[in-house]
Amino acid sequence: SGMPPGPMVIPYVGNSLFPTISVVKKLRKKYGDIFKTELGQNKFIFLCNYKLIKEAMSRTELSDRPHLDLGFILSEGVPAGVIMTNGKHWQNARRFLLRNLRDLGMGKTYLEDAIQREAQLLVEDFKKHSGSPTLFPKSLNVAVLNVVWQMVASTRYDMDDERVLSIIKIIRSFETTSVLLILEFIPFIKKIIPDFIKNRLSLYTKMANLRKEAKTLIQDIKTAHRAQLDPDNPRDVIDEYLIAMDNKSDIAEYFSELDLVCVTFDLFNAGFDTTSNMLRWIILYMIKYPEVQRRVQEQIDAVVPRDTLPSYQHKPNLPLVEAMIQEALRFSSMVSLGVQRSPDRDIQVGGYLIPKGSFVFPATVCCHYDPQYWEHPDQFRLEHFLDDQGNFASQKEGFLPFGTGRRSCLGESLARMELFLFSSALLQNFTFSAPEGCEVNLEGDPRLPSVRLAHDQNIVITPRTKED
Ligand code: HEM
Repeated sequence: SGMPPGPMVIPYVGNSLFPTISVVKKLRKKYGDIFKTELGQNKFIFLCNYKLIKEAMSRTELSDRPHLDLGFILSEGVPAGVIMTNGKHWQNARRFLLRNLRDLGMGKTYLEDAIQREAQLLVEDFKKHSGSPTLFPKSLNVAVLNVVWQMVASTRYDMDDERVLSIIKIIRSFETTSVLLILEFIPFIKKIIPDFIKNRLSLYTKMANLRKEAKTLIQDIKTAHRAQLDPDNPRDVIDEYLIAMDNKSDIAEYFSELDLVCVTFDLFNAGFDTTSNMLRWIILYMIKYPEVQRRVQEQIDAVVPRDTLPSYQHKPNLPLVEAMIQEALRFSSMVSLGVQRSPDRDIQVGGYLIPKGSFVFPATVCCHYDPQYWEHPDQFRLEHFLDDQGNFASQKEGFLPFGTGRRSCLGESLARMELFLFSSALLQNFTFSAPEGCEVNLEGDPRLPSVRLAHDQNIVITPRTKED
């Protein structure tokens, strides 16, 4: 009683599968900005309005993530890492990472050189794919991976290094976990399905193999770091972690070799696919809206000499690039249903009871398309982020692509640096279009229904000449 409204519940089973974006949108129409569904005995609470999300997510009682065994797949159920841990364990990991990523240049100009080096190589590689229809070059992944990986492990890969493919495969295949969610949420189904069917589904075997692969990969890197560790000259996040652990500093209360594997994997997971996906969305939107592409390119040409890559020094004069990135973040609403939180006690939100342990979804996609905040929510318009004088207007109500509150995205400033430097370098050097007679596909990839990932598809990359 007192809980938000929602569809009727069948005891022990609930009333829904794991929510998809379209289901959430439909239920919002029926039940309003806050509603509840159930899966097994788990309560899912959806917040679909900017003010509700802002208010709820900034409350300390809502700082936890819900407990999910699948969230600790690498540590076999033991809480570890930063994304899914709670309490002191999470606080220490977050403080440690923020401090060290900032020291390593996150959000600062001296990281710019490293990102620009990757941008230069990205441009060179895109040239090789130009002319005829091509899938998104894999250098787009490699460039983004290299930025995070250099900070975490002082490693970078060549744009065509085949080993990167296996890293990408590992990260992507964790996405299959969504199939396992149903078994996790309704445990009695897990018990009654005979082993031979589970094996037939090969899900558990697949997960176990992937876990082994990911662990071996990161453990090898960790062992190499341990062997070369110079406590007076830490090179990266892994070195700093080992030093804090050896010195038994306060922040290292929960540090362990297993936790380091999970922290490293979390940074990979959160920091790589997100940013490379946003770059794919940006390319697709430029294809779909060629007049926007042209406007952005004209501004880049007016501000940046053609033989120089755009840098942060040019940023104040490139409001259209900034507005385009913001609008792509809004329009794609990539993390559409947010990353779930869970109250550590019963709380009231929007006049309703949210019971301890429930799964709270900040459905930011609803704010991003709310006509209360956006003049033309269904159109891709740079004006959503420009003021009347054409200046970039960054602070916007109704806009939460990186979440909000104590658990908001830890890598936002890194992601923003990458999006600016990579997308402006690409648009300075190339025009993107669809293969003749084709339209770009702007639907999200249906394999992951609660986030919106761009479909891989053929695009045409045309190098720009001085006259373009
Ligand atoms: C376009 C790129 C990105 C987007 C849209 C994005 C979005 C998000 C969102 C929505 C959350 C959940 C926030 C919440 O619960 O309120 C999150 C969490 C997180 N992000 Fe990002 N992110 C991006 C890039 C990155 C990068 C580059 C890194 C790392 C270097 C990163 C690291 C993290 C971590 C560690 C968390 C968990 C924070 C915590 O639980 O305390 N993200 N991100």
